[in-house]
This record gives sequence, C-alpha cells and structure tokens, in this order.
Amino acid sequence: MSNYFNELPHRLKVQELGKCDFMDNAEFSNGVEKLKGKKIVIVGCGAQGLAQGQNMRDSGLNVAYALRKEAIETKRTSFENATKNGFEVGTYEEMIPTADLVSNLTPDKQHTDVINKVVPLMKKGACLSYSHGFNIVEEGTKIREDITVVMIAPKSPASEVRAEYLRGFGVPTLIAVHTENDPNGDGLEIAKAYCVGTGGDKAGVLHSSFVAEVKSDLMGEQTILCGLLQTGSILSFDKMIEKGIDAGYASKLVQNGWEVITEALKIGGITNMMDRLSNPAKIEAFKLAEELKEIMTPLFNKHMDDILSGHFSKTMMEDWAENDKNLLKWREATGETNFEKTPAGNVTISEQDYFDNATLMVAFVKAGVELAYETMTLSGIKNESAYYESLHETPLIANTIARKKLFEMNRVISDTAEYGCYLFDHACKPLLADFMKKVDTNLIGKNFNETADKNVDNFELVKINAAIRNHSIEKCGAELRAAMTAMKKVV
Ligand SMILES: NC(=O)C1=CN([C@@H]2O[C@H](COP(=O)(O)OP(=O)(O)OC[C@H]3O[C@@H](n4cnc5c(N)ncnc54)[C@H](OP(=O)(O)O)[C@@H]3O)[C@@H](O)[C@H]2O)C=CC1
Ligand SMILES: CC[C@](O)(C(C)=O)C(=O)O
Ligand SMILES: [Mg+2]
Ligand SMILES: [Mg+2]
Repeated sequence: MSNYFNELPHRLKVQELGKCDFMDNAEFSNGVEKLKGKKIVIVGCGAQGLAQGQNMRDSGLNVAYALRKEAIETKRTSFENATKNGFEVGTYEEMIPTADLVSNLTPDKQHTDVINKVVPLMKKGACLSYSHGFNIVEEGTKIREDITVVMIAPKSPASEVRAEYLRGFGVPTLIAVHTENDPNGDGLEIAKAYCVGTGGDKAGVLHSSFVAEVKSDLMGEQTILCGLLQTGSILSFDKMIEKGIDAGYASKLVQNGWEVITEALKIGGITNMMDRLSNPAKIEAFKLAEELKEIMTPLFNKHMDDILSGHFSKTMMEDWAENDKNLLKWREATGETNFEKTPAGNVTISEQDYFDNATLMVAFVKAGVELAYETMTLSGIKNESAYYESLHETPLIANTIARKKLFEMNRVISDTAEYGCYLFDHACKPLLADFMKKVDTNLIGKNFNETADKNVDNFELVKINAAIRNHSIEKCGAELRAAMTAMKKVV
C-alpha cells in the first residue's frame, strides 16, 4: 500500500485539498431517514465509538457493536462501555455479515488490521464509514469495489460529541464520500443521515474530501488544538512557580483558564476574546501574540509541510511498528510535569480574573489559532475547514483540560492526535525559551491592570482593533457562527 495523496496527480491533489462546501440546513431535511431501520454496527466502543453510538441511538437509529472476541471474553472497557449502556454486542462473525453500515471507530493504528478482518465479512453493497481518513489517505488502503466508503468526521473530542448533543447542539462535522467507492451513488445521502444522527448538522457540516479532512485534522490537532495548549499550560504554570505564585492557584488558573478564555472565543471569535481584556492588556496581548507568531511560524510551517508530504505519517507509522515507543515515553513524561502533578487549589477565581490574570494565555490562544488558520489556508485548505480545525475546536479541547488537565485531553483525543501533540510540544518549548525569560507575573498570575502602565495610545488602539477584526478568520467565523443558532453556553 502506498500513500494515496502522494500518488495523485498535482491537479487532483489541489482539487481534493480544496474540497469544502458548507452545507445548507435544507440539505438535511430528510433527517436520519436514509438509515432508519438499517443495521448499523460500530467496530470498537472507545471514545468516538460510544459517543457516536449513543447519539445515533437517541436519534432513533438501530446501533450495535462488533468487538474482538478477547474484548468480550475478558470484559474489557469496550465491552463494559457497550453493555452497561444497553447495546447489543457480538463478535465480528456474529455482527458484520448482516450489517448495512459498518462504522470503523478503532484507533487509526489498527485500521489496516481491522479492515482486513472486517471487510471480507461485509455483505455485498454494504457501507463502510470512518471518522478520520488516515487509513485511506496515508496508508492507501483499497476497499472492495461493491462497498460504499464514507467519512463522518466530528471536529471535536469524543466527550464533547456526546456533551454537545445532550445540550441540544452538536459539533461541526466534515462528511465525504471516497471517490473510488460510491457504487450506488448514494454515499452522500448515507453520510448526511449519519451526521444528523450524531447531531453534527446543528453545528455546521462541510461536504469535504478524505484528503482535506486528513490534512487539516492532523494540522489542527498537532498545533493549536493540543500541541500549543499543552506547551502553553506547562510554560505558564512553570513561570508562575518560578516567580513565587501559590502552586494551587497557578494550577487552577491554567487548568480552568483555557476553558473560560476560549468560551469567549467560541461565542464571539478572537475579537470578543480580546475585548474581554482592558485596553492596556489588549494592546499587550496583541504584541505578545505577534511575537509568538513570528517565533512559531517556522514550526507551524514544518508541521504542515510534513503532513502534506507524508513525512509525518511515515514517522508515526514507524513508531507504531516499534510498539508506540515514542508515544508511550512522551505520555509518561507528560504525566510527570509539575503542572500535571499539582492539584488545583481551593481558591476562588472569578470569570473576569481568568482574563485579567492570564494575559499570556490569551496571547497564546490568539497566536495559535491565527497561525494554524493562516498556515492551513496558505496551503490550499479552505477557510471554513481551517476555522473548524482551529478556532471552533479549541474550546472543545479546553473543556477536557478543565476536567483533568493534560491527562484528560490526551486520554480523550485519538492516539494519532496525542502523538502529534507531543511532537509539537517537544519542539515548541525550546523555541519559546528566550521569549519566556521576559515573561513576569504581570502577564501570568497577577492582574495586569494592577501592575502595568494604564496609559493607552488611542491611535495604536484603533490600529490594533482593526487588525484583530479584519483578520480573515474573523470574517469567516462570523458567517459560520451565524448558522450555529443552537449553540449553548458551557461556562
Ligand atoms: N478520539 C477522538 O476524539 C477522535 C477520534 N477520531 C477518530 O475516530 C477513530 C477512533 O478513535 P478513538 O475513539 O480515539 O479510538 P479509541 O482509542 O478510543 O478506541 C478504542 C476502541 O478500539 C478497539 N480496538 C483497539 N484495537 C483494536 C483492534 N486491533 N481491533 C479491533 N478493535 C480494536 C478497542 O477495543 P478493545 O477493547 O478490543 O481493545 C476500543 O473499543 C479514529 O479513526 C480517530 O482518528 C476522530 C475525531 C476525534
Ligand atoms: C483534536 C484531535 C482530534 O482530531 C479531534 C478530537 O478532533 C482527534 O484525533 O482526537
Ligand atoms: Mg479532529
Ligand atoms: Mg484527529
């Protein structure tokens, strides 16, 4: 098998990467009808498996699980997840031959093995779905011609796929049909019905391609979504400890800070997040973000280039072949950081304090979101896709950190995202060493407004406000958020 994207002629690479049509609500007027009464079998009951299965069942669909024999016999977590939630469970041999739709929700690393076992058992003309196109795009897996291959990729960690559905909203979703596997021409109808079943249609759906989903998903998770939130957490916490701020306070400020700060981002974009700061703090955060962007641009470019060339997937697959040597080493090291080991103190931090006492964290978010968006769009990924993979998803990841720090984030996201996150974090921390030397408690730990010069140059402020508001991500975001009429408050 070879990398599918790399084998495409340049013309098709550009076409596939740029595929992104924002779908109108009216296109979902048939709801889940196309899948009503069909047998949907999810392979794997982990993070996405359980969340998507619960949502689809609550949407009136018939969902069951196929698990490995050993998982059933030894009552592994996947078995417990499915049975305790009242789902029918069986082995591949028992469940797959009668399934109309088989949804592969096992970790990307396992896809080749799972596909080799599952596809021969699938009935003629059935449908196979994925939530991430790595197996098709990076590994070049070819699926039997009679099978329809679709993708329904929630732009969110699994915990939030369920939580947003229960709030009556959903998470933005990319749907796609693999061009080489649409024998009956109804792949898109199946993907749309699946997406309504998981609640994705309420938050916005992009009709995309396997290629565009994979390249944008990898870039978002490695840089702003997980990588920079991890780096920013560790650096912010360590700086406060170095400067004598109470450890319990510092731990709580960082752990909950991302969630509070990015809630403002989710509702009103970077403009609203920056407007939550006083004018002097906003000017400072703007300048810090500009500096951060300059320092991190080469790293963001490297991640994008490595993702596009296939270098990233090749090296990650080498780690798979070594039984996840790097992943496991990095996972352990993250668990040993002082931030991870220091419990949040029993202190009150008001919602506004999270902005006033964490100017640096606001600057990290602004820099990371804009840079991820800029790097993706400059590489041919469409604005809407880049927006979901940067601005919209950052709050959803921040919600996981608020629950149980980086451990929870890395537990909930896919192993692929976790691997890319560590890769970025290990390269980014040394890059920011000189920058961090200049940071003091006025930027992280104490109220900026009580420690800094309060004078504001009005000309400078007007220029800064215009630069924030006129960024392309703000224009794209305003349009996409206007369609998110059912969005709910989290904080
Ligand atoms: N995590 C997330 O939030 C997101 C994930 N995705 C994508 O969704 C897919 C699923 O990811 P995620 O939910 O994180 O996966 P998990 O790591 O949570 O999946 C674990 C499940 O896969 C099963 N499994 C593991 N290895 C095998 C194998 N060799 N054969 C069969 N079953 C196996 C496990 O069962 P067992 O008990 O048998 O080990 C378990 O049920 C991936 O493609 C990922 O990229 C997309 C968006 C977000
Ligand atoms: C952010 C990581 C992700 O792509 C996701 C939750 O969307 C993943 O692979 O887990
Ligand atoms: Mg993703
Ligand atoms: Mg991912």
